[in-house]
Amino acid sequence: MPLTLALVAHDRMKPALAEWVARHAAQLAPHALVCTATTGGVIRRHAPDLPIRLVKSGPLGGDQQIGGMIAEGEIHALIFFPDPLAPQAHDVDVKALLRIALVYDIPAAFSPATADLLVAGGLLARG
Ligand SMILES: O=C(CO)COP(=O)(O)O
Repeated sequence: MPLTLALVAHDRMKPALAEWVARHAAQLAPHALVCTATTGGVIRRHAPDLPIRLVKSGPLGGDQQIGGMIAEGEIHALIFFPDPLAPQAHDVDVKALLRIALVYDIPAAFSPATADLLVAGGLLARG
């Protein structure tokens, strides 16, 4: 059964997420993707064939929207590359998104290395 994955990255990590998506595009193709607005725009430029649903930009409530979808059982995995070296105006929303992913124990990766391990572990093989 196809999964719904949330893909989110802070600005300086967007190239790393776009590169990760491009590298796994074939395996991502059967699944539904949800992105915060700016992240989704960057990913669309790198992988135009992947259908991506956009929510609001993170600082404008997008992280909360994705958190709400996790709480509703609508998101099966979270790939989120936060910037570990830059303060975020919406830091409370970022923490809330991390927390809710833990509360619902969905597969979640917060770095390219861990996201690769999720794929190697078969996360996307279910499509
Ligand atoms: O801020 C974000 C995650 O905290 C992501 O939002 P954007 O994809 O709109 O940059």
